[in-house]
Amino acid sequence: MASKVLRAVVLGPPGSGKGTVCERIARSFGLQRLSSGRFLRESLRAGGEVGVLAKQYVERGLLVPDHVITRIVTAELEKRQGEPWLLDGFPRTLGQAEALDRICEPDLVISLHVPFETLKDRLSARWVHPASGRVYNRDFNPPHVHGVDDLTGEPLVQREDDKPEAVAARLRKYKEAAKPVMELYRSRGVLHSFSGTETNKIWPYVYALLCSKIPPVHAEEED
Ligand SMILES: Nc1nc2c(ncn2[C@@H]2O[C@H](COP(=O)(O)OP(=O)(O)O)[C@@H](O)[C@H]2O)c(=O)[nH]1
Ligand SMILES: Nc1ncnc2c1ncn2[C@@H]1O[C@H](COP(=O)(O)OP(=O)(O)O)[C@@H](O)[C@H]1O
Repeated sequence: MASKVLRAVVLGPPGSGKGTVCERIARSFGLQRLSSGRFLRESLRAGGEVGVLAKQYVERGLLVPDHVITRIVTAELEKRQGEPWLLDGFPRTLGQAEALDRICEPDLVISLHVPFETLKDRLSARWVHPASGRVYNRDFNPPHVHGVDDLTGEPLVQREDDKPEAVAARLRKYKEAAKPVMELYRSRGVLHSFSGTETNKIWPYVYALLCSKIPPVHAEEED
């Protein structure tokens, strides 16, 4: 079993369960989850130069330009040199993958494949707690009390880019941009693809793959 520090990437269209799978990996294997969407939303809230640049894209469900998102994510990765991590939502374009390589080539890439109709349904049922990034789903993992975060009791919101107008555009853009990224990682032999309509069915395979790379800190979780 490898004893080196693991740097892993999780790829997949919006709604494919990257966040859900990353949370489970983080819990089971003690890896820190770094989410590009989360970093971006924090920059938006902070309202600095980068946040202002990015806002118009996020609100329309479009990919933020490479130089903007790369600046945000690489700054976070540079703070964590020598540490293991799990990157959620980055890279999404070949330019971003090349920028990541300049910092660190990922050891393992997990790619999630979920049918388009399933993605559309899931995104429109997703509600989030903005302050923590906790994600709920009306059907899959509803909060204990409707519309309210389980831990803080604060209200949940629907992200602007999960509203139906933004969803189809996001899914189209994702597909176009992701193809060369997957080809790059496939050619390096680090890409592992998982297909299905349910995260609970995909998860045991992802768990087994991770176990072949690093020891779990917690026994397998069913949900
Ligand atoms: N119905 C259903 N919803 C799921 C499943 N897996 C994740 N979700 C929900 O689908 C939405 C998108 O998942 P998320 O992990 O945020 O995906 P991401 O956009 O790829 O990070 C969230 O509301 C999740 O709670 C599943 O297997 N079935
Ligand atoms: N790597 C990235 N490149 C470009 N834009 C990004 C990237 N990561 C996040 N974004 C922007 O942030 C939004 C939210 O991303 P994220 O939280 O990862 O959610 P999702 O997986 O549902 O798209 C995206 O729709 C996009 O506008």
